[in-house]
Amino acid sequence: MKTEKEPTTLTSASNEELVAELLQRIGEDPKREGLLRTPERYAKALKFLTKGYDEDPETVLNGALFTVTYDEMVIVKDIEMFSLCEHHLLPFFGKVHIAYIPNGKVIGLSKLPRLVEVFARRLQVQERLTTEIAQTIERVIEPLGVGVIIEARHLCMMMRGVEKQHSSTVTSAMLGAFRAPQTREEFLSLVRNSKTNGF
Ligand SMILES: Nc1nc2c(ncn2[C@@H]2O[C@H](COP(=O)(O)OP(=O)(O)OP(=O)(O)O)[C@@H](O)[C@H]2O)c(=O)[nH]1
Ligand SMILES: [Zn+2]
Repeated sequence: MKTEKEPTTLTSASNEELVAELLQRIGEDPKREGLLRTPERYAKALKFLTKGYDEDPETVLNGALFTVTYDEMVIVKDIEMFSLCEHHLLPFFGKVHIAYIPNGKVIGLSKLPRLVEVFARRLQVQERLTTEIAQTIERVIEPLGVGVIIEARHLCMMMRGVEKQHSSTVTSAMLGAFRAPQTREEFLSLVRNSKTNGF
């Protein structure tokens, strides 16, 4: 998938060579001992941090769908999330809370954190990450409703720019039954009561 998006004007330099050049451009000596393997390490780290481009979210969910008669809310909360903001390539990180009301099918629980990984391991804005998770669940299992809340802190606002250390950003996507105030409130109160949400 990634290769299809690559422009045809790429230089022939490898990622490692580009990182070595970058080190030089910021005034470092890529030949000094501590930096010798840094281009290789960074290229490897970047590949991991963007591995979501090579993964298909629907395949992740389709691997574990079960027919179960259960029509109450299912919540998986406090899913740790690490992503990279697409504007600065700096991390944003926090917790994802996912809830849905099944309509005949439930998803294997571990697949929800896996779904978060698929979208978080791409260059993102928090709003799109939130929506993509919710829309994929809606598309794959057609539940009565789905809600996703993300609470995150952005290093681009903390270690540079406005340099605000204590602000966090909360985004939500509420689809189907979760648009009804009562359902939405039930989800919000269950998330609010989480003892671990002081990330
Ligand atoms: N809505 C949204 N904005 C984000 C996210 N991550 C980073 N941003 C913002 O993207 C904006 C980019 O604004 P610009 O003015 O183009 O960039 P900038 O000069 O680096 O902005 P400052 O961060 O204010 O210094 C900033 O306001 C960031 O805070 C995100 O997930 N969602
Ligand atoms: Zn940013």
